[in-house]
Amino acid sequence: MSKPVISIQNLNHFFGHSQLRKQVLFDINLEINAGEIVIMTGPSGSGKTTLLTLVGGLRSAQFGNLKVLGRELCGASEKQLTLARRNNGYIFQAHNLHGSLTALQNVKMGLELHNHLSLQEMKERSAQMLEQVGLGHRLNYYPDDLSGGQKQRVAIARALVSHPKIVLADEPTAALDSKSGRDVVNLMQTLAKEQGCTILLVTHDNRILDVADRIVQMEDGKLANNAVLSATA
Ligand SMILES: Nc1ncnc2c1ncn2[C@@H]1O[C@H](COP(=O)(O)OP(=O)(O)OP(=O)(O)O)[C@@H](O)[C@H]1O
Repeated sequence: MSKPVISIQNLNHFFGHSQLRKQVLFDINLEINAGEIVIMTGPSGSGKTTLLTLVGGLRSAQFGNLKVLGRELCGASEKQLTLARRNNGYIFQAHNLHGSLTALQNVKMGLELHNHLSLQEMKERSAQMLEQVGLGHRLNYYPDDLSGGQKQRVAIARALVSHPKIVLADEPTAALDSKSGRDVVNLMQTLAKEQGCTILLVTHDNRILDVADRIVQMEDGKLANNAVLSATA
C-alpha cells in the first residue's frame, strides 16, 4: 500500500472578516497516495482552486488538518510554507511564462531554488526536459513565438524539471483546443508516472477525465464523493 502524500482532515476555510466572512470549504476530508493522479471537478465557485492553493501552500490553511509530505500546513508560518512550496510543481491555465525569457530560460527557473546544481547542469537538465515534451527544437524561442499548446508544454517542463513529488494543476487545458489539451494531459500523465509524482488537477474539461486514477467532485465547498468514479472502471 502506498502511503498518503496529501492527507486532509476536517479542513474548513473562510474568506473575509466580520460581516463579510464567508465559508468556502466545509469539512473537507481527502487522502491522496504517492503516484496517484486525482482530478477534482465541480461547478464554478465551488472551492476547487481554494483547496488547490491550500494544498500547494500558496495560502495559509486555517482550521483542520492538512498534511503534505508529512508536514502540517495548518497554522504553518510563511517560512514553512515557502519550504513546502519547493516540493511542488505548479501548472496554471495561463501558462505564466516570462515573456522576456526563452523557453530554456523559463524551464531553468524551475531549478533555481535547487541550488546544488551548477549553471551548466541546470541548462542541460532544462534542455533535456524540453526535449521530453517535444520542444527540443524550440529551446531559444520566446513564448510569443510559440503556440498555446507549446507554451503549456514549456510550463509542464518547468513544473517537472526539478522532479517534484507533487504537481498541482489548475485548468491546464482551459486555453487549449481539444487536440493540444489532450496532448498536454497525456504528457503530464506519462512524465508523472515516469517520475512517480502525484498529481492533483482541477478541471472542467470532461475530455481529459480518463487520465485520472480517481475523480473527486466539489460542490458548494464540500467534497461530494470521494474515491468513486475510477477512471479505469
Ligand atoms: N481571495 C478571495 N477572497 C474572497 N472570496 C474568495 C477569494 N477567492 C475565492 N473566493 C470565493 O470563494 C469561493 C470559491 O472560489 P474558488 O475559486 O475556489 O472556486 P472554483 O471552484 O475554483 O471556481 P472556478 O471553477 O470558477 O475557478 C467563491 O465563492 C469565490 O468567490
